[in-house]
Amino acid sequence: MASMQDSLALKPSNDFARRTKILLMGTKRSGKTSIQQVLFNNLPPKQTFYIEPTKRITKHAFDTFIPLEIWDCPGDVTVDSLDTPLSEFTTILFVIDIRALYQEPISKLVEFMVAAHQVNPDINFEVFLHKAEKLMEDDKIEYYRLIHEGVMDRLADESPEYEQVPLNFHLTSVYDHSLQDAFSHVLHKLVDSLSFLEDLLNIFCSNTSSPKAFLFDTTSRLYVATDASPVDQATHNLCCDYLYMLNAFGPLFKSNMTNDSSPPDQSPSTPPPTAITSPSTSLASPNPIHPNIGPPTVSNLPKTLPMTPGSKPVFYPSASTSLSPSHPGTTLTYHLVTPHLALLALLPSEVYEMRRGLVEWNVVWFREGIREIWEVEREGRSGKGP
Ligand SMILES: Nc1nc2c(ncn2[C@@H]2O[C@H](COP(=O)(O)OP(=O)(O)OP(=O)(O)O)[C@@H](O)[C@H]2O)c(=O)[nH]1
Repeated sequence: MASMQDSLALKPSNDFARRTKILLMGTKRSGKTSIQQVLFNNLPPKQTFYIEPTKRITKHAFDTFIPLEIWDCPGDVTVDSLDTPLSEFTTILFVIDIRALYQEPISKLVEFMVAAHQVNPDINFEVFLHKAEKLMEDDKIEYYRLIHEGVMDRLADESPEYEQVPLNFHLTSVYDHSLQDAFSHVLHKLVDSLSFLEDLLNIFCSNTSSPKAFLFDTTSRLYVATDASPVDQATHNLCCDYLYMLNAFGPLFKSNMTNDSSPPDQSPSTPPPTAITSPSTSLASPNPIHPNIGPPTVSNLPKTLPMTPGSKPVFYPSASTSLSPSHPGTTLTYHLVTPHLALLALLPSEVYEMRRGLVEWNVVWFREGIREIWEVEREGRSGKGP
């Protein structure tokens, strides 16, 4: 029977009572530990080459908008050797090396799907066809099709009812941002308040003329939510690269941040320039940019907000970079909204430069909304909620 140990690498850093459990499994050397380490432990992709084979199930805690617990399994784990009922897991993430012979992984995946479906028909099944960067575009599609068909045929052989089980396939690699994109989609299904986060992002986009905005987890570079416009791969890659760069150089600015002399509590006492009176009413009433409101000076804008009443104010840095200097131009902006989440948005450069105050006010209201939703999510998990 497989024994378990708590990972020392990532310790739970908050008091969330219930963690959402994800079973990370698949065949040997398919890349399970690499996925976990690259996403949640900042391991450079090239270093995954030196990862030792996993001998025992290892649990990794990670706090993003919700608290996760990722169980990294050895390649030979079976339904019987897993010392925990499958009903404990919200998601089973099955990793297949896309270049490997796929009969064995398909048999194993189907075995787990059938067993899991019997104890929890609502369990999410996600398949990562991993190491996809090794294949040419056409081959990727062909292998994807073969594996997908193979799984569906085997499920149909088991019972026609399994054909209806939702099963999501993603092409992934640690060497590009496809891994972050795929895992973000896995995460979206686990966040109960996703639609409220999306509403806040839609309102932000509408108020600031932003064509695209994401709420990113800064450490893992997973996006917790995005607005309603479609995700364009190039924009997603750009945001991931920008976050990577800010994470790499952020520590240089720590000394400036700690010496920041902003007044301690400058929570917004007036609504943002789009006549939104509270984050809750704003959910129902997106407003266009108000043409008559000029930008307030940046020094008047709130820079600090306490996370919880009575706690030390936290400094929320922001950054921006011009993507295309030519007129009309686009600017990519970054605003930290909680210690671990950041709003990344594309803005017309004109809006960012001429109406900076409007943008900043909308960030403040966005931040307030996120904080409230996060509190509700947290209370729900700790049993204090309704
Ligand atoms: N080309 C390529 N190689 C990868 C990728 N991800 C992981 N690898 C390599 O795959 C090998 C196995 O990775 P691991 O993360 O140890 O795989 P695992 O599934 O945890 O292995 P076991 O614990 O032994 O089952 C390593 O040499 C990694 O460098 C990827 O996206 N692309």
